[in-house]
Amino acid sequence: MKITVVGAGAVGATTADNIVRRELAEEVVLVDIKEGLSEGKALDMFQTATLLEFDTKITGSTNDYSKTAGSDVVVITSGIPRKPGMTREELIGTNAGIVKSVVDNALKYSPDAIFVIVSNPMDTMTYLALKESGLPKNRIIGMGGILDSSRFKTYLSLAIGCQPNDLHATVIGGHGDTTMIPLTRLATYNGVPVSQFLSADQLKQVAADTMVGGATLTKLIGTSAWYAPGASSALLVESIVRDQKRVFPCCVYLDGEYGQNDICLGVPVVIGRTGWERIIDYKLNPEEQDTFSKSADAVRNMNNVLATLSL
Ligand SMILES: NC(=O)c1ccc[n+]([C@@H]2O[C@H](COP(=O)([O-])OP(=O)(O)OC[C@H]3O[C@@H](n4cnc5c(N)ncnc54)[C@H](O)[C@@H]3O)[C@@H](O)[C@H]2O)c1
Ligand SMILES: O=C(O)C[C@H](O)C(=O)O
Repeated sequence: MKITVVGAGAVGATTADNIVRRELAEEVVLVDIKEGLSEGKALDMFQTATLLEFDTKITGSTNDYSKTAGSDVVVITSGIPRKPGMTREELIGTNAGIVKSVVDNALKYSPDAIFVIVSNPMDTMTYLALKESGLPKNRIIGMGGILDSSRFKTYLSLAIGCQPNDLHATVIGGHGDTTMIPLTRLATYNGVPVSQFLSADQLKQVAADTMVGGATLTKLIGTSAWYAPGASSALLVESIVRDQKRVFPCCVYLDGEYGQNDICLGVPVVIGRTGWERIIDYKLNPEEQDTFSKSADAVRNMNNVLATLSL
């Protein structure tokens, strides 16, 4: 198995680090446009092989995609992160061009790869990657919902006073401060609805904190987060390369599912060796379905911006 991670910045390097530690591939290639950055980070990581006892080989490449040839999975994290006070959507003008060129370059050398899109605004970048690559829809997966769900479980665990790992909770919809949808009704603590442990007001607060989870970290750190984003991306890659068939909320192309067409948006999907294999129908209630439609409207507006950019 060979995995390429494009973008050797905070998220890309952390994703690669998690991938090699878990030995998800024989070979990982880290790519960046900044001369020496990916080579340096790859070498630093490779020097942890004997310390952490992993076998995966990791190398870096400054924009030479021939080194990525034959990758089974390509993770795209290249692009600028937001600064405090910004939305993810404001990154579109810079990141759309970057994502487009990275998809073109990576596809040339890895025509059979599954593409994982992380760069923001992620839902629109996933849509762009799908349209630009012309690949079957199952091979383009946007990562956002896994991260948002991990934040949802973190805030729930803090409010309940329990282990996050005893919780099941999912965030669907867009990966934006106002477009994500923490599904409070379906969240459980070891199978018991969380509403038995938290009041309606507490649940509202948990949902609100989850939605601005990324913004909260950006304000604290001065740039956006990378530990949980990198771990989330690696978890998604793991389910692909190990054909685990795990169910994760991911941004995928909707063709009538959840009442939406011609859009990439977060829904629960089965992830395996061929990419996303099946969409799970959570049977949203009318209120949730209405929120999902509003989320789709906002993401569609961003997708429409793509046509106004000279890419
Ligand atoms: N989907 C998510 O859940 C999620 C989570 C965290 C961050 N992000 C997004 O991921 C992106 C990266 O964040 P970061 O914190 O790692 O930023 P960063 O600035 O640390 O790293 C980005 C890297 O991309 C590189 N790059 C720029 N253009 C490139 C190109 N054409 N080819 C190859 N590399 C290129 C830069 O040189 C830089 O090293 C941002 O857009 C951020 O918003 C998404
Ligand atoms: O918040 C951001 O801009 C980065 C990322 O999308 C996140 O949720 O951490």
